[in-house]
Amino acid sequence: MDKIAEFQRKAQGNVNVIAEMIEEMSNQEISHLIHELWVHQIQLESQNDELHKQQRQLETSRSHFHDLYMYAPIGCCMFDKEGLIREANETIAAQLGIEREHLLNARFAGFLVEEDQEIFFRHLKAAFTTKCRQMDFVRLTGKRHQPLDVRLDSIPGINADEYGEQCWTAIIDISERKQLEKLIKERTIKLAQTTRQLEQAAAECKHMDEALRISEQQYRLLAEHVSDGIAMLRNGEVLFANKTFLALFGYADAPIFPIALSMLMREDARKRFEDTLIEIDKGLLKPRFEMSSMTRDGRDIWLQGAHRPIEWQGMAAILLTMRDITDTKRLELTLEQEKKRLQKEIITLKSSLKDRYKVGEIIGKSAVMQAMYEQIFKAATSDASVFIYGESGTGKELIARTIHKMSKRREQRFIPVNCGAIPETLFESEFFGHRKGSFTGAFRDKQGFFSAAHKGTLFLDELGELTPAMQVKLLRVLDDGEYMPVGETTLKKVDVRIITATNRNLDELRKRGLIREDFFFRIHVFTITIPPLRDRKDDIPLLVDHFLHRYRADDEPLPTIPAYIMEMFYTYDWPGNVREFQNAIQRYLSGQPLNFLETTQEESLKANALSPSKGSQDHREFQAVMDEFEKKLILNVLEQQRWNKSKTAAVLGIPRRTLYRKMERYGIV
Ligand SMILES: Nc1ncnc2c1ncn2[C@@H]1O[C@H](COP(=O)(O)OP(=O)(O)OP(=O)(O)O)[C@@H](O)[C@H]1O
Repeated sequence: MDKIAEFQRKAQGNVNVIAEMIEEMSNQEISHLIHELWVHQIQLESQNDELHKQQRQLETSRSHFHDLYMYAPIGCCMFDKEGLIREANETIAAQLGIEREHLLNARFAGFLVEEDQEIFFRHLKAAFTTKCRQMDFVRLTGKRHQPLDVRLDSIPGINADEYGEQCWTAIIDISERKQLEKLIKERTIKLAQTTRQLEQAAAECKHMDEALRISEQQYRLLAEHVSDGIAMLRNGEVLFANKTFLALFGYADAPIFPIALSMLMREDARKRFEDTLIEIDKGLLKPRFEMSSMTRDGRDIWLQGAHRPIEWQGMAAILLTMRDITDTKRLELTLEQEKKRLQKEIITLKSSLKDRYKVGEIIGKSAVMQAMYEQIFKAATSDASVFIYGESGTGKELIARTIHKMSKRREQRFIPVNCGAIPETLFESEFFGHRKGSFTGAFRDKQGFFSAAHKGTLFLDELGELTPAMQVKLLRVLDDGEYMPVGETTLKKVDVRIITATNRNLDELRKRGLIREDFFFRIHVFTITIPPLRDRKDDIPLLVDHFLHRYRADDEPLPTIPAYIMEMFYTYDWPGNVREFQNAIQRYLSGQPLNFLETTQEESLKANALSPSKGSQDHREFQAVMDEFEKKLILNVLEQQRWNKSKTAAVLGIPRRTLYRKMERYGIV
């Protein structure tokens, strides 16, 4: 082996030496050497193959690295000291948008935006002088003049080549990062702005919160310290109530709202309160009202309230303010009682006065009239139903009016109704009113007597003329204080005082079943009986004086009545009572004969009624002539019959109700 190695060495140095050596060798040694050489050749060939393989691998690797370099995602350039591009990969060429070949030996600064060229030169100089890695940011002019942000990352070359010293620079596209940075910057600015706005809003909120808190405190203070009770209610629930409101009902502690009314009020007070709320809901209660109630410990109280619809949290509610007026109310009641007492006292005093010759428009100073005045005063101080009995013409309506004028209802209306003139079929319409169209002939809404007399007095004259069916209907209203107008569906409440009158014997009618017992007792609470004129003839001078004053002509002195006529006044019976007396004075003053003593019924009919006045013969309409004729006839017969309407109706041959209607139509009173 040593020999072979030596041979090899010597063979490599000098082939001649080898040949000499071969000559000195034996055949065996030569064949051995040939074998050895052959083996060695094989070894060499094998080494050669290995070297080829390694070369190929190196080639492949170089190609990979070349591709990697060429197409790496980072641009790569090699610069010389002047800034010329000595090497460049495809990526930077693509970034700049030109062929790679055109890049080689070009000035890199020419691909930079003008302002950044200086940065590049400084960067390169620093890399070459410091021999350290350098990093800077510049902008490439980029494709289609779209500047591209890049980072230059340079490592100066250790060895110089044909171009002198060199510097390898990675050119990294940071445009996305820049954009991101820009975006982040913008976002940061926006965020900062939003943060500022939020801070501002938060500060405002805090401020508002503070203002709200103060305002809430103020309202709470106001609500708690105001002398009125305040509550907010909805559907029977108290949404809020201040201390004063709770205290009104005897509660000291504020509960947790909302709370049911039942929790705040005792059973009986709650019922009243709920009724009040229902009335408010229906719009029946005035904005200001008064109501009685009860505290938790059962003390009766009076409350004055005011209500207003409001909207709370998007829903309707009632705002209620209430104050305790128990003391004022008690005072009022005491005053009212005192007033009544004084009124009674006045009336008692008045009634104790002798020689009363006049009460209101009622004339008379006789003892019977004095007794009647007593009754009138009593009736005036009460609100009970009054029944007046008196013959025709004694002044029933006059007395009813006087009672009304002296009563507490004097400010309200007095509605006189002649029951005899109302046909049964129209009873309900007349008394209760009707709605337009509720029956044939109901052309418009009509107010009934009850509605007209609401809070005032309804005077029902000729009460005996009401049929039992009519009495039932009236009784229902008098008992319930409610009625239903014709054509309506809801009941109407009414508050009237009833004064009734008749010249017929009502007790007699009751016994005959023409007046219902219940109706009779309902209206017969307070009775006044008017004496006929024949029973109080000592009132005649007063009446003469009264009517002479009333009917004399304005510019004439007061006439006197001759003694003989006065004598006749005293002797005559006056079946038509004061009305007849009043007519007699009127006739006397107008120069007509006082024929009430002499003229017989037949003469009168002939003289007056049956012969219409000449004037009426003219060119007037037939109906007008007939009406005048009828009026005169009725008046004459009434006079003849001393205003006794039953007798008059009998003489004329017509029913009493018809006579009443005709009298009303012609204005005969
Ligand atoms: N005492 C009196 N003093 C003054 N005038 C009187 C008196 N009584 C009646 N009169 C007058 O007599 C007339 C008839 O009175 P009134 O209509 O009140 O009577 P009446 O009883 O209601 O009659 P009738 O029964 O017919 O309905 C009226 O003008 C009234 O003013």
